[in-house]
Amino acid sequence: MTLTSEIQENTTETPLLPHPDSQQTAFFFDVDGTLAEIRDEPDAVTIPPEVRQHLQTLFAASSGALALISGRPVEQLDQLVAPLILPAAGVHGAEMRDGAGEFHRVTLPAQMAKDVEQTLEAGMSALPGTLLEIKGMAFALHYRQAMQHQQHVLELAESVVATYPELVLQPGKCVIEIKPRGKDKGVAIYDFMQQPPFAGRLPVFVGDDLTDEKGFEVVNAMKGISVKVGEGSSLAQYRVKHVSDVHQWIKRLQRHESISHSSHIPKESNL
Ligand SMILES: O=P(O)(O)OC[C@H]1O[C@H](O[C@H]2O[C@H](CO)[C@@H](O)[C@H](O)[C@H]2O)[C@H](O)[C@@H](O)[C@@H]1O
Repeated sequence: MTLTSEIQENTTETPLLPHPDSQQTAFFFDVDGTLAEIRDEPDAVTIPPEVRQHLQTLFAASSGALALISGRPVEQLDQLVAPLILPAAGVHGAEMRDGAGEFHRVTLPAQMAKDVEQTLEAGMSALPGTLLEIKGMAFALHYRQAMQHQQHVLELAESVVATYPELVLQPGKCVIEIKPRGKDKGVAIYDFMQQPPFAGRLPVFVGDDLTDEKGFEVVNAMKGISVKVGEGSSLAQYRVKHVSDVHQWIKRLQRHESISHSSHIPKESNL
């Protein structure tokens, strides 16, 4: 396996993103690299308060049809958007808080999870500067601060998935993730689209990384709107350059909703 993307370019640079009607739209947002700037350390990431405020307005305007679709665990997502509690797919869809607030989680057999954890801890501790994130049923092997170990990290992850066919690799930005087979962001968005309040709406998904391509694929198949943030080949129909462009778009969307549907929007916010 190589880390180069084989995704076919499908995206045109589009300065003006569409302005869909929130009552007809299901909004899906990736987090790292889309709502939050990439940082050296996963723990250093934040979503600005005004963006959380705008998400709250859009969530209300869409009658709750707004979800986070992330590689992070749902618990971390809740901290990032606090005090909002949003529908969310975490760990690339291995966790899900659905539209009704019900929580679903894939688990690995306990012994297998322990064995994988021990193998990865031993392997990563031999690669100074790398960081192992343990998410229960998934693992993120970070090398952002130790680029010289990229190939070693990949080989370590490949050795684990070769032993456990229940697990697959998910490359990302300076990270190789190991996650349960059969779960990805496309499946997560598809599942949300089968249930209220998402069902019957036009899906919109904004993301920046390889893991988001599965989401773009599903959204494109549903004739929805897919938006890639940053450079790189993508299946997305639209492209913006920066996280700040996403923030501006959300601001425009919610401002329109505040004016058109002011009676539905909370007047006060705790953000
Ligand atoms: O699906 P996402 O919401 O984009 O989450 C993907 C992974 O994001 C985090 O790692 C990435 O962001 C870090 C902070 O900016 C950065 O330091 C790291 O290099 C990136 O890979 C997070 O730590 C992972 O758990 C997520 O799966």
